Amino acid sequence: MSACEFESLEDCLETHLPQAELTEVKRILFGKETKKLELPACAVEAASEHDFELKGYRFEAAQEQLRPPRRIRVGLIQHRIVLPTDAPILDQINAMHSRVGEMVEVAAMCGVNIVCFQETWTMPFAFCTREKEPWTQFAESAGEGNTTRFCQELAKKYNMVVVSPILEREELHDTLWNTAVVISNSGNVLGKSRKNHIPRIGDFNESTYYMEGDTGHTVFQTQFGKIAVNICYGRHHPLNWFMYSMNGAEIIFNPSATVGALSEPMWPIEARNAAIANHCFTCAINRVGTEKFKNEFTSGDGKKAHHDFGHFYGSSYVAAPDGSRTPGLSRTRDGLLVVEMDLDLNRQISDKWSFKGPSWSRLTHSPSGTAAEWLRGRLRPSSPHAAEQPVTGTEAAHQQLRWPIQPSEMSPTRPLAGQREGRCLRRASAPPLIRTALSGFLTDPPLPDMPVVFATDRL
Ligand SMILES: NC(=O)NCCC(=O)O
Repeated sequence: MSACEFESLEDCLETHLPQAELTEVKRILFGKETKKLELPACAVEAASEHDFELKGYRFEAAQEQLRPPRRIRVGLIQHRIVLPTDAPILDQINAMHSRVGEMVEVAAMCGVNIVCFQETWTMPFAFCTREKEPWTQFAESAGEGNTTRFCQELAKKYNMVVVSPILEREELHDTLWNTAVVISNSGNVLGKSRKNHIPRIGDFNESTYYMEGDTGHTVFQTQFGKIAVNICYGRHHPLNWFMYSMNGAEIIFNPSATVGALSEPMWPIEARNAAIANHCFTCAINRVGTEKFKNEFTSGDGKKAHHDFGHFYGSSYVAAPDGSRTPGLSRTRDGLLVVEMDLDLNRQISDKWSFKGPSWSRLTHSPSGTAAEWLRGRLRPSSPHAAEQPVTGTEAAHQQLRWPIQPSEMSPTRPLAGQREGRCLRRASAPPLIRTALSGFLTDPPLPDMPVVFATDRL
């Protein structure tokens, strides 16, 4: 059996292990069992009619006395490209719109509140080729492109937040970015999050096309919770997840495009570990299938010229802060994973294990007297941004570092088209210690003034 025919690890275990052993293996491999979510018959029928996998699970939290449950549903969509890579570009985009449109309709039947698509979902993952043409023609404006308009319609029609990762063309300077556009359930563009770690590994020749994103660690306040998007390669960097979580993210999406030979053993671990370490939910989404390109390409790694990347193995899943995770979607088929989660679980697990609190308080109450010293010692000794910022006691530190960012501290941003409200705290105006921390974590050498955005829509 070839790697692209192997359906899924979970199916294999279910088929071959006796029940008693299976229960133990699942407990150890996947954590506390995620219950199956009852999905409406019409959704099951529609998924079968449109030939995609539909799975539903739910994570539970304890009932609290002072806070109501915050149960919401997320939908993760993975799919293969619809038309061959040499079909006319507009046909390819339109075919992908219509495929994903039918999957979102099923997500709506399942009561999904926030849906996220895979990385650069409207196009083949052509960055292996290093050819600029015709692939750069897939790039669109984040605020006003056809794909954003299409997603705005879906968002309004189904009252659903849509996370739409695309190849972005910033029209003013014709700069390309790998960007997730976040659209509120009202249909407004809430903002965007640009991929901040760009791979040049194997055939992932993405640095030929775009630079590291400049949107900081953006967190979006939606009606259904605070969300962030850590695009693909960003998942290998623990501090990246940490910063999204420090900015208040309750759910971090990880839209990806990755292949078996390169990353499959890491896939089930990384997003799950991030959920554990940061007391939040994480959602890992990968495309499926093998995409063939007309011209052969090489990647300077001694391999013979070839026409494809290898197999994109799907296996999208959701992980919870208590270390449990859903089974993955198929390695070979298009699929929709619907997951109900109670966001109260984040705080419950944080109170129990307290991984994050100590990291933050170490940052603010450094025994050596300054956070900068702490950062120097632990992170990037040479960061020029690690200027001394004395912390003169707990109270002063708290005053200086109120966190998360309060609405009163935000300043209005230039709104994107269709965006009703947006606010951000510019790094330059952030308390110095936060600036220091962010510089230390983000870049070395540091990027120029980078917005740390906390975008919000009407609640
Ligand atoms: N799309 C992307 O960043 N892929 C890089 C390979 C990986 O992260 O597994």
